[in-house]
Amino acid sequence: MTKNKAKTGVLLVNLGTPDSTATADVRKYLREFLMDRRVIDIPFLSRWLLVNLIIAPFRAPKSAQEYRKLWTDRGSPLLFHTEDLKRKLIKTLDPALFQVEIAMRYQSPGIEQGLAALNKANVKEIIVLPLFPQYASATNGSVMDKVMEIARKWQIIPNISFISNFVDHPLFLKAWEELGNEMLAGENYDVFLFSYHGLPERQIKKASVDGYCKLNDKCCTNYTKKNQFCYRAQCFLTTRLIAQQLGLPEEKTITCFQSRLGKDPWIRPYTEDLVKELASKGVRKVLAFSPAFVADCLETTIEVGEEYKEQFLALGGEKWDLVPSLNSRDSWVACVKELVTAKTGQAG
Ligand SMILES: C=CC1=C(C)c2cc3[nH]c(cc4nc(cc5[nH]c(cc1n2)c(C)c5CCC(=O)O)C(CCC(=O)O)=C4C)c(C)c3C=C
Ligand SMILES: [Fe+2]
Ligand SMILES: [Fe+2]
Repeated sequence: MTKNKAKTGVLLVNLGTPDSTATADVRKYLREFLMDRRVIDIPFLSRWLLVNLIIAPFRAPKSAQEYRKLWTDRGSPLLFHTEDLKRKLIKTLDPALFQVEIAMRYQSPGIEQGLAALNKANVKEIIVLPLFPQYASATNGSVMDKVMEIARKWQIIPNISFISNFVDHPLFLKAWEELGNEMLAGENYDVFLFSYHGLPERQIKKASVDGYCKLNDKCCTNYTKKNQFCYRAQCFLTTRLIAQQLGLPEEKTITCFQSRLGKDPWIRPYTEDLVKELASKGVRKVLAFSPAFVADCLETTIEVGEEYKEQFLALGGEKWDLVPSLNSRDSWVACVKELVTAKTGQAG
């Protein structure tokens, strides 16, 4: 066997971001994203009408303005942090054994492109790591679906394996511990708010084994074999594990969900409600964590770091700090390396 044939292909996939902050590019991105049947899980015609006639035209100009606040000289943070992660990961792996590519589920670089590069290199297997710590059909499930849709057209399909989620991986928790401790040094906070991306309640119910999930605190705050793929349960688990790792008092730690889209009920409690509730209860200093995201993006930097902060301060709060994402810090690179090498059995 040649060295090339023995290589393992690694595909790191994040959500995606517009090509630029032009309204037309944001509209194109929103259309592709929201036309995914795992994201807006309603019949095709209803989804098409909703996305193309309502959400994309009305939301694109507003979202484009938000993206302009987020954009940097290097473009979208979500994309350049993923590129940095790839570059640093490659440095830790044996180039004779691994080829690493990145892809975005929506827009560019696409999953087709990443898989084509691995296919061309004739890799013996492909390990796909969706960069979402908690499993949801709308994110990790969608990445898996797309990879299989592409690979099923190939003549030779190598072994393909997926990392479904990694909320309880010791190195993921260690990376958050390191990051959290940097923020906590010399600071005092009244509340530690863990804000996760929301999901429609309908999608949680659809993923509930034997109708187990009742969307209350009793079921989702217990992590069992039955609800091991419940996004809401995985979010509560993430909060518990990071809080334990950092020694945060349980009574000061809150889990909540942001970024609701549309009128359907999404998983609760909503972050926007908590911002008001905390201010009205006299809470003054909040440290916000966003551990559903591994790279800074619109949902963290702008929504949590700016919009909720402004609201909290306007309601009498004194301090609102956001813990940045893992981005490409060394402890996170070490976690990704471990996730990948454990799957293949190849030593790094
Ligand atoms: C943490 C993982 C994510 C889940 C779960 C998720 C579900 C989900 N999202 C939408 C709608 C939108 N999300 C948007 C941005 C966005 N979402 C995630 C991650 C998850 N989404 C990220 C990382 C980002 C930021 C991307 C970036 O470029 O920085 C947006 C676009 C932004 C906006 O217009 O506000 C929308 C819309 C739905 C409907 C959904 C589940 C059903
Ligand atoms: Fe989203
Ligand atoms: Fe539940």
